[in-house]
Amino acid sequence: KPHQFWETQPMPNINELDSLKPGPIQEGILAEVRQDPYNLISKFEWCNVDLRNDEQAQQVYTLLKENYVEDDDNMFRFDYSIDFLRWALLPPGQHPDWIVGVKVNQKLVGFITGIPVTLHIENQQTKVKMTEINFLCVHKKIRANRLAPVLIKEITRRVHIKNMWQAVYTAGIVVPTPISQTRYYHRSLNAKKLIEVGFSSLSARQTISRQQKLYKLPEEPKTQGLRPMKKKDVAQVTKLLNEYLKQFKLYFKYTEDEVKHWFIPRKDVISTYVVEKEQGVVTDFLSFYNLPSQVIKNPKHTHLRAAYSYYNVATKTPIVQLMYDALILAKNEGYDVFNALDIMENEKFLKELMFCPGDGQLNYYLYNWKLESNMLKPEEIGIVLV
Ligand SMILES: COc1cccc(CC(=N)NC(=O)c2cccnc2OC2CCNCC2)c1
Repeated sequence: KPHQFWETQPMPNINELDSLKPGPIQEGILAEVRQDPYNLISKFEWCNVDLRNDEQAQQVYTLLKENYVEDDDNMFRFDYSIDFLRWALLPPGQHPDWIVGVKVNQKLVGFITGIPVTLHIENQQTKVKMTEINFLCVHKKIRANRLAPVLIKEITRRVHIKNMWQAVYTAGIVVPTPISQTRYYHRSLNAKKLIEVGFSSLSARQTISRQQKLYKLPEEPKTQGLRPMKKKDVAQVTKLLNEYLKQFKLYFKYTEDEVKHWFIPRKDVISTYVVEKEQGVVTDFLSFYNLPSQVIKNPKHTHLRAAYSYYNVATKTPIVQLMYDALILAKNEGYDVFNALDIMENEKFLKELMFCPGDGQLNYYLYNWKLESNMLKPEEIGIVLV
C-alpha cells in the first residue's frame, strides 16, 4: 500500500483539494506536543549533530556521499562538501536540535535537518515562520526498517515544540501532495567531460568537437561593472532581493544577516556577483552554488562539477545577458555543467542559452498548509532549496 505514512500526515489529499479552506490544515496545540523523542528500534540512538565539530561533520559527509540522492539511472550521487553543509545548515537563528542524527554503535546511519525560514505564502498578510526540511538520508544497508517515517516524525516534533507548524521541502519523488512540479535543465560548459561521464550522449550526427563548438563561451563576461559581491553590498542586495521576490506566490523574507550568510561568496560553496555600473549603485546580481556529484562507476572521472542557479535579480541588465555571464563565470570557475529549475523567471533564459531538459522533476511540498490554488506553476515559485 503506497504512502502508508503520508496518508497519516496533514497534507491535502485528492478529494480534499476542493473542500479544505486555505491556511493551516491542522491547528497546532503546543500543550499536546509530545515532550520526549520517538522510540527507536533497539541499539538505534538519537543524536544532535554538531556540524562545527570536524569528526561529526565528517560522519555526515560520508553518510551522504555514500547514501544520499542519486539520479534516476544511478550513475551519479550528490557529494555535498563539509563547507557546503556548514553553509546550508548553520544559518542565523539555527536550532542545534534540528540537525538530527541516528547512530548505531556510534556510527551515523540516519540523518534529517531543518533550518528556520520565514515564508511568504500567496496573498497571506502574515509571513509564516516555519522550517525548511532537507537531507533526509537512511544508510543503504538499513533501508526498509521504516526509519525514514520516524526521522520525519521526530524532526516534526522538534519543530512543533518551538511552536512552528509548517514546513517546506522538495523531493524528486511524488508523495502526497506536491504544491508544484518543477523541471530541471542543464547547460553544458564542458561538453567533452559530460559525454565521457555519460551525463550527455551524442546522437549519430553529433561529434564531440561539434558539441564543444556549439557550447563554446566567451572568455570574459559581457556586463560592465560585474564583480564578486562583498560585505559592503549586503544592504543593497537585501533590498533588491526582497523587492524582486514579491512577484512570486511563494518566497522567503531575508534579513541583512541572512543575506550576508546566504550570498557572501564562499570558495567552492556559493558564488555571487553584483553589477555596479554607477559608483556605489548595485542594480543586479547573480548567484550559483557548488554541488558536485560523484560519478558512481567511471574509469576516467570521479566527479561531475555542477553549478546550480541560486537567486538572480535583474533590474537593469537583461536577464538573458545576466545569465549568459553566469555561464561564463561558472565555466571560468571550472564547472562542467550549469543546472537550473524552470522556477521564477528562468523560462526566459533556458531555451535561448541552450539549456537542455533533465530527465526528472523536482517537486515542492508545503506541510500542513492548504493553498488557495491547489498547485502553483513553476514560475510562481520564488524559493530555491540546496
Ligand atoms: C547529476 O548528478 C545528480 C545526482 C543526484 C540527482 C540528480 C538528479 C536530481 N535529482 N537533480 C535535482 O534534484 C536538481 C536539479 C536541478 C537543480 N536542483 C536540483 O536539486 C537541488 C535542489 C533540491 N536538493 C538537491 C539539489 C543528479
